[in-house]
This record gives sequence, structure tokens and C-alpha cells, in this order.
Amino acid sequence: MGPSLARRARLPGTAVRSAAVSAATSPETPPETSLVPPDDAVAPVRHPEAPAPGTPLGAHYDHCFGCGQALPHGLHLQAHAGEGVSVTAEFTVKPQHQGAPGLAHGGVLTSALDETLGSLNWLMHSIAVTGRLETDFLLPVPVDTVLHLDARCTAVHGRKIYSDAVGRIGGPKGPIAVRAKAVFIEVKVEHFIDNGRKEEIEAAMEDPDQVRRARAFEVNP
Ligand SMILES: CCCCCCCC/C=C\CCCCCCCC(=O)SCCNC(=O)CCNC(=O)[C@H](O)C(C)(C)COP(=O)(O)OP(=O)(O)OC[C@H]1O[C@@H](n2cnc3c(N)ncnc32)[C@H](O)[C@@H]1OP(=O)(O)O
Repeated sequence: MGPSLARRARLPGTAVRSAAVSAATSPETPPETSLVPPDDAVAPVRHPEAPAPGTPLGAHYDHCFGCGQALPHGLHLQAHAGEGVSVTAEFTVKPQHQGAPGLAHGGVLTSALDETLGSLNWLMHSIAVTGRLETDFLLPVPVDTVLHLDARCTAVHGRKIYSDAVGRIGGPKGPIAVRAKAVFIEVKVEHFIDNGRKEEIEAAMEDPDQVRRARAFEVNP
């Protein structure tokens, strides 16, 4: 099949140039980030009190777009602890998750990967946020498909947590439709208290279960 995009010869002098890359760091030029762990990164350690393999992890926050049950249009992703620092999860693509007719939106699939990768941190009793996430989309994913996700942590370096995930369709052993690599950055509970909108933070702090879940992970042995 020939190219279908409209093409025309470039006018002289209209080529777009990228900005020069500088090694200097400032708020305008944040440090280079990488998905490859440094040589002195260490293996991830499963927390001794992490839930046994097969245990459902539950939601870290009822209003989370990824795992919460309170949002009708959320992903309602359900993750289970795996061996070591690994998790499996399932996400069913609903009509509200479409991009093209009858197909999942790529950003929604990336959200499912993000959520699954994020749940790995709970097996290390670490609170962390996504720093960088890179997704490959290998197959289209139709509405009603169950995406079978499998994620594992590969390395830890200081506050940086490296992990990867795949999402399969047609069953847990089916072909890989999406895959991702990520770096999560460990944070304190204050990250959320200081940055979240006041009304949701206050509601979360009034919920004893939420406070217990958040505070339980603050002290690592
Ligand atoms: C009492 C109730 C209260 C409520 C409690 C709720 C509990 C909830 C529990 C669990 C929630 C989990 C939620 C999961 C949801 C799914 C996951 C998401 O979607 S998370 C949302 C998307 N992500 C963000 O919004 C991050 C926004 N970014 C930031 O806030 C900052 O940039 C942050 C924290 C990531 C880093 O800022 P810095 O100032 O703390 O740290 P610096 O010094 O910049 O970086 C530390 C190290 O990390 C590397 N780093 C930083 N950013 C990186 C990046 N983007 N990629 C790779 N490396 C990065 C740096 O190079 C540095 O590395 P070197 O230590 O020098 O080796």
C-alpha cells in the first residue's frame, strides 16, 4: 500500500530544528532521565509483610481513576500480588474507554499500565509516584477485551524504582498488546498532603482507613 498522507516538497528554509541540548540543569532544563537503571542499582526487596502471592491488593484510594471503585468511568483495575516484587492485574475495556470506534484509547491503556506498575511499590511498602513511563502499543485492543497485565520491579536506586509491564489479550498467555517501562520516585505522604486539592485531602484525612493505609508504609524496617 502506498503512502496515503498528503505530501509536498518542503520549501527552502522551513525545516524545523530541535532546541539545542544542554548539559546544564535548571528548572527550565531538568536533568536527563533514563529508564535504564544505573550500574550500582540494587535488586528490589519484597517487604516481609507484603500480602501473599494471589492476594488482591485492593484500591489505594477509592477515587483513584485506575483502581478506585468510586468512579463510574474509572478503570476499576484489580491487581493481585505475585511472587517477589511482581503483580498481575486485569482491566476490562469499556465503551467509555474508546479512542477510535470500538478500540481502546492509548492513553487509557497507558493508565492501566501506570496503575499496575504503581501497585508494585506497595509490595515494597514504598509510596511512589510515576516519574517516567514509556509505552509500546503492539496490537489494537477492542472494547470488551480483558487486558491481562503483568508487572515486575527490576531495580532500585536511591528513591528511583525501575519496573516494566506487559498487557496481553485473548487470555493471560495471549499475545502482548501493550508493554511499558517506568521509573517511579519514592515520596513521603506529605507529597500528597502538600500538593493535593484541599477538599479531597481533608476528606482523605478524615477517613481512618485511608490514613492507616498511607501511614503504614512510612516506616521501612
Ligand atoms: C493522609 C492521607 C493523604 C493521602 C495519602 C494518599 C496515599 C496514596 C498512596 C499512593 C499513591 C500512589 C499513586 C499511584 C497513582 C498511579 C501512579 C501515578 O500516576 S502518580 C501521578 C503522576 N506523577 C506525578 O504526579 C509526579 C510529579 N512529579 C513530582 O512530583 C516530582 O517531579 C517527583 C516527586 C517525581 C521528583 O521530585 P523531587 O524533588 O522529590 O525529587 P528529585 O530530586 O527531582 O528526583 C529524585 C530522583 O529521581 C530522579 N527523577 C526525578 N524525576 C524523574 C523522572 N521524570 N524520570 C526519571 N527519574 C527522575 C531524579 O533524577 C533523582 O535521581 P537521583 O537521586 O539524582 O539519582
